[in-house]
Amino acid sequence: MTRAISLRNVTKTYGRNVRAVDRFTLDIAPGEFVVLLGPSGCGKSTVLRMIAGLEDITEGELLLDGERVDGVAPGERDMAMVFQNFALYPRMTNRDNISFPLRMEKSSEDPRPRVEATARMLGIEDILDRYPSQLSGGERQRVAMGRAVSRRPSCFLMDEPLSNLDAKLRNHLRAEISRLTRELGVTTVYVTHDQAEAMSLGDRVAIMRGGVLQQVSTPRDVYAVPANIFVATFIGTPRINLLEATVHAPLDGRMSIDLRRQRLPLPEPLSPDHQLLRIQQGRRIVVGLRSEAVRIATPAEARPGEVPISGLVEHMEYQGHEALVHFNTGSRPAVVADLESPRPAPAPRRRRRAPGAGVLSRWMESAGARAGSDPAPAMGPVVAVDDPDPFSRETPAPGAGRPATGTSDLVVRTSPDVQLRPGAQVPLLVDLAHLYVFDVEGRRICPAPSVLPGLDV
Ligand SMILES: Nc1ncnc2c1ncn2[C@@H]1O[C@H](COP(=O)(O)OP(=O)(O)OP(=O)(O)O)[C@@H](O)[C@H]1O
Repeated sequence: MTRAISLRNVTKTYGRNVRAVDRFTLDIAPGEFVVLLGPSGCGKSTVLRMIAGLEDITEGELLLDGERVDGVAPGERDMAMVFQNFALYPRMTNRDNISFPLRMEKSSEDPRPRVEATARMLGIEDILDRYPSQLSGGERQRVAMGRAVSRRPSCFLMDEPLSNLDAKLRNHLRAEISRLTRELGVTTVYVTHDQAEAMSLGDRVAIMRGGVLQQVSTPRDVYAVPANIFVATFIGTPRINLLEATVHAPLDGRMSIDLRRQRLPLPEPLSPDHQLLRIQQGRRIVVGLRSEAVRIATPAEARPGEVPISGLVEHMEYQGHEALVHFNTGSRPAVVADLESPRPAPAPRRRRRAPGAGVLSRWMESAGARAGSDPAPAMGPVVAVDDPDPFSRETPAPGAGRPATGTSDLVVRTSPDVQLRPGAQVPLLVDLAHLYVFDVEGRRICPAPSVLPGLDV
């Protein structure tokens, strides 16, 4: 059996001030693999622990197969948890560790065939009679998974199960977890702060920040259509390039995006997404360009939709299969705070509507309340630019965002054979089909969200 899990407006507060999870809404289908992803302290484990029944819910509802489970004890929820610290009984053999939950069930069934079958599934038949202290980290985590699997639970809850392992083993076990959960067809909720792990494992990825769900979508969609600048920056390696910009929209000329020293002329006729940028004229925006949106080539080589700029080579990072070139294009990079740093969830604050505020600000407020319903992003201060000015909402934490390396503002992928010397001026082509634009609140405005202000009534 596998089960549906629904969280409806679930909030968890600790004491008076810590709002670890804020109005979290998510429906997980039977057999689905959902990854909770976000920086340390964003509330992922708290959500998992509430599903397990290890933590009370302060407000909201949790339903398993459509039934509220507020008063149901953890042991009666038929869920198996796997933690990062393996949690095996040291005085029991691995065989006994795996069969322990079966023996606790006190069923008349002989546990041995199930233990053997589980061990075969995980490739640990030959270590069953050893003790946990005689195993490597990866073997211990396999035994811990064996203990979870042998019970044949209706749901797996995994809290960073691979984070104590080295990179090679992590990749190997990641593939095994994927195979195993698909084979068993059991609903799985998996917590991690590693975006590569989330993207490779999840049917859907739920990204959290400061207790608030930012977006829940397939791995493809969170990468290609991030709801806001936080998601765009958290997902993808190397990080998306974020440049401060303004829209230049003369009545009698071509519309362009001004990147301080250089301009990106928008191709005509304007696409519907680019037309909508006209209303941003005079406001400051942030342009997002993933490294694959820019290539090193001359204007003569431009394909339709590509526009030329140039960049000064700052330095190159050789990565084996590719090289990353750090350019200075004369733009001002923008960074997003709280990408890695722990951040206690703030106490709830009501945003006061300014007198005469229009439909846009009303939509911004209501979008905050609809944070769980994709594609509406959660609101809150998202953007912090590298100089203190009215655009900057908070001071970026040291190390937040892409590290400031000299004056580079744009990272471009290229073939490892390309040799560029620092200081060289290099022609670049920007593919405007891959242009992202975010407003000062960090919401994606290009490509335009499917729900537009004032049009969703
Ligand atoms: N028992 C508690 N009392 C007070 N605050 C708590 C308690 N448990 C968690 N918190 C706070 O709630 C917030 C969310 O914690 P949680 O463990 O869910 O984060 P997380 O995203 O899983 O982080 P990590 O990846 O570091 O494990 C954090 O700010 C944390 O300090």
